Amino acid sequence: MSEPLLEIDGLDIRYETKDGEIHAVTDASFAIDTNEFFGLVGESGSGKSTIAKSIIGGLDDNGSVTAGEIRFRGEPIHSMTERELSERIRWKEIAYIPQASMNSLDPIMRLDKQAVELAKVHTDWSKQRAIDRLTELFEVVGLPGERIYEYPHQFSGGMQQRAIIAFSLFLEPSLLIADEPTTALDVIMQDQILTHLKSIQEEEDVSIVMITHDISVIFENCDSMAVLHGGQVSELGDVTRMFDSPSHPYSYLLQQAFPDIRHPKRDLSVIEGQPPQLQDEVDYCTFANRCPWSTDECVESRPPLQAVGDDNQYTSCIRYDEIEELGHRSPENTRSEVGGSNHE
Ligand SMILES: Nc1ncnc2c1ncn2[C@@H]1O[C@H](COP(=O)(O)OP(=O)(O)OP(=O)(O)O)[C@@H](O)[C@H]1O
Repeated sequence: MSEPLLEIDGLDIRYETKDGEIHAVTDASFAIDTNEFFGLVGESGSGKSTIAKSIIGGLDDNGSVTAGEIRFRGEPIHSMTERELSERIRWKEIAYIPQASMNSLDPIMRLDKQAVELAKVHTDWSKQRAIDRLTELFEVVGLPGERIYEYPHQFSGGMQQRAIIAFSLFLEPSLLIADEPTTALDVIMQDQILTHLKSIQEEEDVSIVMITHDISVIFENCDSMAVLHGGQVSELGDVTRMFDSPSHPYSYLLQQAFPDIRHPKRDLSVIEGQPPQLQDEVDYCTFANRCPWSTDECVESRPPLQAVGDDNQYTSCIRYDEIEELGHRSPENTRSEVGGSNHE
């Protein structure tokens, strides 16, 4: 098998705060292959943006990688200097579109001029080449090429988001990380952006990591996915496999909360409880408190991410081989059968 494009390996990330340390990410591992459409899903505060920022060396000043490695084409990049990252990796190899990126274009400069400036700083391209590249990218994201001669304020929100995606691809990166790229947009615009991301992956030969709290967006668009809960990877692998047979209670319950055309009469479940505070060492399963099937063993140590069979699916649930059976029983009955889950 060829080497993955990006590998996150046993990653721990902490934030220093005046009230102590926040263990935002604990022992996270996943890999992204060349030309893959990868989804990173989890609820608010699960650590998605923290991981994304760490990949491009953009953690907030109080955050740091305290263990593990981030490798790009096999080379560790988490320990690169700011200069190395900005000269070799950021935008040229890995482009990151943060949440709320709507204001990231210069409002008082025409887009063609912004492209020429970008090319001047980062490449030896001619002015014409920069203009041609932006025109080509506008067409890939579904904007008429001639609109590159306009100002950002002449664009609607959805068009601005597409222009931002076009700019992020300008320097021909191999990996694009899009953090909640459609959250601020209406449903029709969301759908158009997602369709364009798919064609970008094919036409620009780029891998995409899409970050979202909406698992249905991942099921509909991605090849592989990682589910995050409380800074831990709960489940990882092929999207179809995880849709058909989730092997972690969190992804099982998320999947149950997603309307499925195959089971139109199924009740949609709600995941109860709050995510953990993450102030102390995370040496337990962060889903145990909310899990209908957790046992005392789930809070005694941190569950390892382990392979499910020989397929491309990994879970951090120690009861993974019982999930399907447990899911068919009532959570309340199950809880008393296995010894309770009140690890408050
Ligand atoms: N600069 C910071 N200082 C302290 N804690 C932080 C900081 N940034 C994030 N956190 C905490 O780290 C954890 C992970 O946050 P993160 O923003 O990565 O989650 P997320 O899954 O991207 O959430 P959202 O979808 O709301 O953006 C949360 O507990 C959050 O409060």
